[in-house]
Amino acid sequence: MSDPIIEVKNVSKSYGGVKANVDITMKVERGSITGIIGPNGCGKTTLFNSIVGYHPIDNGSISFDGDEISKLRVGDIARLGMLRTFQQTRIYGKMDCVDNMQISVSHRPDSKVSLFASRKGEIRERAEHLLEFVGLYSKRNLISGDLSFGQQKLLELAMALMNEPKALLLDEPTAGINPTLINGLIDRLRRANEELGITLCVIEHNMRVIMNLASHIYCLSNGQMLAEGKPADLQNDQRVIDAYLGGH
Ligand SMILES: Nc1ncnc2c1ncn2[C@@H]1O[C@H](COP(=O)(O)OP(=O)(O)OP(=O)(O)O)[C@@H](O)[C@H]1O
Repeated sequence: MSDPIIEVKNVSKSYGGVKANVDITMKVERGSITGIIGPNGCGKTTLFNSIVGYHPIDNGSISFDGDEISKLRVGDIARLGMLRTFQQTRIYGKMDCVDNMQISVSHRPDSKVSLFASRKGEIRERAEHLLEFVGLYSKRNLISGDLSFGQQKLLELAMALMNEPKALLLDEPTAGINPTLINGLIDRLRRANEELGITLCVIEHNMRVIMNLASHIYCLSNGQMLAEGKPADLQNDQRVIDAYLGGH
């Protein structure tokens, strides 16, 4: 039975004359890993930005966990339990990993972390536990700017997990990471989904990654929804193949 945690209905967004998203409708099932693919400039990041409240949309509605959120701002949506990561990591390069983790704690009312916010030891303990979860425990006291790009992406994932999101939107999590670390990252994303119960929505250019990771995939092209379905369906969809060939 369908139980969407994110529902996007007829959303459009233009930047001046550029129609970045046109009448987009999609949903992300609770507990799923859902993929978004499409050629460069087709509107994937714009869609993420609309969902997390980074900018107002022109038309349509977006709901998260039953609440209409299309008029809320980033902070309000984060407090409801939806977070995103970026193509370029946003860590504090001059601070060590544990400190990055500790300052990323938000104040969601129902968060176990914020409940104990006054107890620094518990936050530190959780930070170290999550650094272990992403495989960075041995690097916990290193300055984060000295980590490799792939390790910084793992740190960013761990920072997002500090806030116990219900849903996490990841913008090209494997871009710029070497193949060995990509496998580690995929494994961590799967575990975050299965063990921590976090719904994931992933923009990804690496077809091998997204076809393995996602149970359902949406494909955008020229700002419009071109196709959706199971990975195997999309892999054989001539419209998707043509969009990629035409887009590169
Ligand atoms: N802030 C902005 N101002 C003006 N135009 C923008 C802005 N952001 C995106 N665009 C335009 O909107 C369209 C969609 O861009 P978007 O970044 O959403 O695509 P994308 O699918 O995420 O691309 P990529 O795969 O390269 O990251 C593009 O034509 C882009 O140039």
